Amino acid sequence: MRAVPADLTAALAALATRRPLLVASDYDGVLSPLVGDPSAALPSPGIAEVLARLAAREGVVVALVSGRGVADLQAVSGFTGPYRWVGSHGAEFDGPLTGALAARRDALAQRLAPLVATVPGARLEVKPASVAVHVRQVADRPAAAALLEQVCGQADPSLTMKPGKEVLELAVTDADKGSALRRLRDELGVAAALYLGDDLTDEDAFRALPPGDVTVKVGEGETAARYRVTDPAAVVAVLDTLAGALA
Ligand SMILES: O=P(O)(O)OC[C@H]1O[C@H](O[C@H]2O[C@H](CO)[C@@H](O)[C@H](O)[C@H]2O)[C@H](O)[C@@H](O)[C@@H]1O
Repeated sequence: MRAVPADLTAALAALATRRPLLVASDYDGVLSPLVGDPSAALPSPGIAEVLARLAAREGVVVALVSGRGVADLQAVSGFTGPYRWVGSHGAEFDGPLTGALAARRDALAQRLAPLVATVPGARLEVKPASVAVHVRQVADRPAAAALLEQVCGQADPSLTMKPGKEVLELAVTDADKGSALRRLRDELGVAAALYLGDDLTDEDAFRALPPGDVTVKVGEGETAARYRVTDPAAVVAVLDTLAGALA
């Protein structure tokens, strides 16, 4: 298993003394390595086990906070623990959204589908509260950039744009992971929280958490997180270190 940086190990040890404790994480790029096909994004080896160990500790709540819809996250991860599920970048709590926003989302998907179909490798994903345009598998990189620019140009101002890794999402709600983390913290009345994320949408969560919490950026790029690890393989070690400290 990877070594965890010394400063982060110390922060995790301090976190382990606090209860109730929220252990929250993004999924893609953190608990699962990024892959070309979103439906093939399996958890890293050892992740399911360490999440289960953490959730079994007295006073610890594990939350999965993803840009995916909750149903999609549950299906792709295969996780079945007693977790809190937050999907659609904070728009869905524990279950699917009601149908109120679906008509807007479907109209948007219908409008974007012909445009996305003109770029080989591009993929349109219709999600509970958004439509995502994926370009990871577009070999012609200038065409990928041009497509995302055109999608931006077509978006009306009431939509929330969520750029991510090789993806641009247009959301029909303004929820974000920061508001989701604040809501979880309040509902659970936690003393402290850990949050791990890798993408731009995770920055909202990093910024929302108070200084005593532990925020961990996975991978490169500017961040508001206080700690950093290199990749999803290192995340297993971080969670294992916390589980060890809690034991
Ligand atoms: O908030 P997350 O749990 O990180 O979800 C963010 C998006 O993840 C998925 O897309 C990303 O992962 C794919 C699989 O590794 C990859 O192909 C894609 O390029 C990445 O952007 C998911 O498909 C999106 O719906 C999520 O919003």
